[in-house]
Amino acid sequence: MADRIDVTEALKDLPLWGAHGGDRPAIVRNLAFADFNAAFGFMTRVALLADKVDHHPEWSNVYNRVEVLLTTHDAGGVTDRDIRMARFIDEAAGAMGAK
Ligand SMILES: C[C@H](O)[C@H](O)[C@H]1CNC2=NC(N)=NC(=O)C2=N1
Repeated sequence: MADRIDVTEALKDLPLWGAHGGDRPAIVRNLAFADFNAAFGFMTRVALLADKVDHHPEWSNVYNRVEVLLTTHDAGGVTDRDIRMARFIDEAAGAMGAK
């Protein structure tokens, strides 16, 4: 099992992410795209990697907006797996022209 890492520390390198204020440690990012097509294109890119690495975002989509939450279930908090996924999400978001 991956080790939990300190969320505040991890967020220093992820300026577009915030700490989730809910029941378990998690990081969150809200994204906005030009339209639904761009948002879903972004989600498709992320989904393909997520399934490959067996680490899946908890997310929701409304038209051009996507809310993403990352946490590691069996660690009960944030691990390097979430940080790697967050970095990939930032890249994919940039490639799809996230606002
Ligand atoms: C059984 C399966 O490997 C686990 O449930 C995987 C799947 N996807 C996952 N995704 C995320 N974000 N966190 C996990 O801990 C996780 N675990």
